Amino acid sequence: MSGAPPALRATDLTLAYGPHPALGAATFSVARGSLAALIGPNGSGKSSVLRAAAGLLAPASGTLEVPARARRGGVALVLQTTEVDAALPLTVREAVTMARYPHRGVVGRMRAADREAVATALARMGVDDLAGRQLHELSGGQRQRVLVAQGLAQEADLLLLDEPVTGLDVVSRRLIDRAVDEERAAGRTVVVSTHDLADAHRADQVLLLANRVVASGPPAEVLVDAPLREAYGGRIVPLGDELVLLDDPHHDHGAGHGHADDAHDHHPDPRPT
Ligand SMILES: Nc1ncnc2c1ncn2[C@@H]1O[C@H](COP(=O)(O)OP(=O)(O)OP(=O)(O)O)[C@@H](O)[C@H]1O
Repeated sequence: MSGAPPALRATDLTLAYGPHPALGAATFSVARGSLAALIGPNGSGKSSVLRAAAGLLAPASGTLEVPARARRGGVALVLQTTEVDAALPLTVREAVTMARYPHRGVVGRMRAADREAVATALARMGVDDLAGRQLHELSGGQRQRVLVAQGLAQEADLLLLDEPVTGLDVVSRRLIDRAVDEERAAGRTVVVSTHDLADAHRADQVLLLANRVVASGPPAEVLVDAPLREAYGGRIVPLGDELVLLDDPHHDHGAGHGHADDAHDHHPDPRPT
């Protein structure tokens, strides 16, 4: 890499919610223009790192430098659908148009570039035909694609996606995976949290979390037996030439602890939802 500063640089970063710790003394960086994956069991701090990167959670101690935050439209955070109020009286187009506020201001007029960014994002996520629908009229997979479209429409230098494909049908997953690849190819930095080893393998860099950084580096170095066992407390099993996590991405979400008997394969229903 050149001497350009990283997209994210954490130094002795501690994150907490009042007395509840989320991440302890983490030091890591994410190179600009790369795809980084955050992986770790439920409650390991993935969402907290993304919230901190977006400026929604202040460090309890240490520092987190995010140069993109100083730029217009610099950081886009795509939340999990479960965290977004689907009852908001918004159409799909209105929701995606909100992503242009950093560029034009809340009261500024939509310019051609804004309309173009919204239309392109809707089309990339295959939700252009749903533009006039209310959010609450959508299926889970459609709603998740709308949220990703919102992130794309912001044209941010740093795109943060919180479990964008968890529990999704194959078509939605492929659309989102393709968009992530395109963003990286366009020179943007993308940070994705995931429960899926295969997703993490596609990244340039993996941060393996367990309320601290257990390991950080290329997937081939991080996604191996010893660090995975350390992060998941031995709750992984070798299956053929794969290591399968016994952490269930579809159930027990956010409870901070999973159950080994929740384990099942990670292939959702192939029909679009
Ligand atoms: N709003 C909150 N108030 C208090 N504690 C919280 C809050 N949000 C998260 N936590 C706690 O912070 C820790 C890290 O949570 P975080 O949501 O970052 O984990 P995660 O790795 O994203 O989990 P998951 O895979 O379940 O989404 C957990 O112990 C969690 O219970």
